[in-house]
Amino acid sequence: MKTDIAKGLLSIEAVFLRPEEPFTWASGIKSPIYCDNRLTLTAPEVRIKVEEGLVATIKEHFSECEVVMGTSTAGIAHAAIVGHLMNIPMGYVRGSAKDHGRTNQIEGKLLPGQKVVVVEDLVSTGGSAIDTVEVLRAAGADVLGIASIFTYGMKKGLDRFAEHNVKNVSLCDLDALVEVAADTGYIKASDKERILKFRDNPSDEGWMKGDK
Ligand SMILES: O=P(O)(O)OC[C@H]1O[C@H](OP(=O)(O)OP(=O)(O)O)[C@H](O)[C@@H]1O
Ligand SMILES: O=C(O)c1cc(=O)[nH]c(=O)[nH]1
Repeated sequence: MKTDIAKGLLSIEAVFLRPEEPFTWASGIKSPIYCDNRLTLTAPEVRIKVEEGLVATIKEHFSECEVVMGTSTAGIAHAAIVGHLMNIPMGYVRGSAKDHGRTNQIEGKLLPGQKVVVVEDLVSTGGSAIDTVEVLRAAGADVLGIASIFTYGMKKGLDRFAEHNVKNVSLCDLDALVEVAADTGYIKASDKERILKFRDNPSDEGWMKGDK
């Protein structure tokens, strides 16, 4: 599964390397790599693998799931497709409550005690996924866990999931991605080491100069 999803992401050039002009992530981290899973939405041949992978993950790891809830914004479309494939309710959680209309943060119907799986496109530090989980818990949901397309496997994210007592299962991770990327010539072998060192110690920006 991991290798297959990694091949799919690379085939649609969803992975960007830019050590000379680092990307700024949602968490503020400066990164030499950006994985744009939003591009899977416009690539049906990869999208079907992703959505079927998410469905299989939910059935295997969160078999009691009654509702899927997407993270804003990139998780929403995936949650919608997964909800459709599983024929179960789907909704989404805004980054903050609306300041007009019904002032909702959670969109779609959610009943207290319902068993929910959060659908996230990508996990870096886990902040977005955990915020979503906590909003749902505060509304009385029984959050079974998170199904995500990709995780960097950063220590910060893993620690946070443990602190918040939430299980995340990802279809693909950085280790699988850089392995396939190096094997296929998408990246150089030296970039593989650089990216993994960045992941293991993102605050050390030595990777920018390629000297780590
Ligand atoms: O694990 P984290 O450190 O929270 O980072 C991952 C989050 O960052 C991105 O969202 P972003 O807000 O950049 O964009 P989006 O509106 O497309 O979801 C991504 O879609 C994840 O939700
Ligand atoms: O952390 C992020 O903001 C982030 C990283 C990444 O590789 N891709 C993405 O969509 N967001």
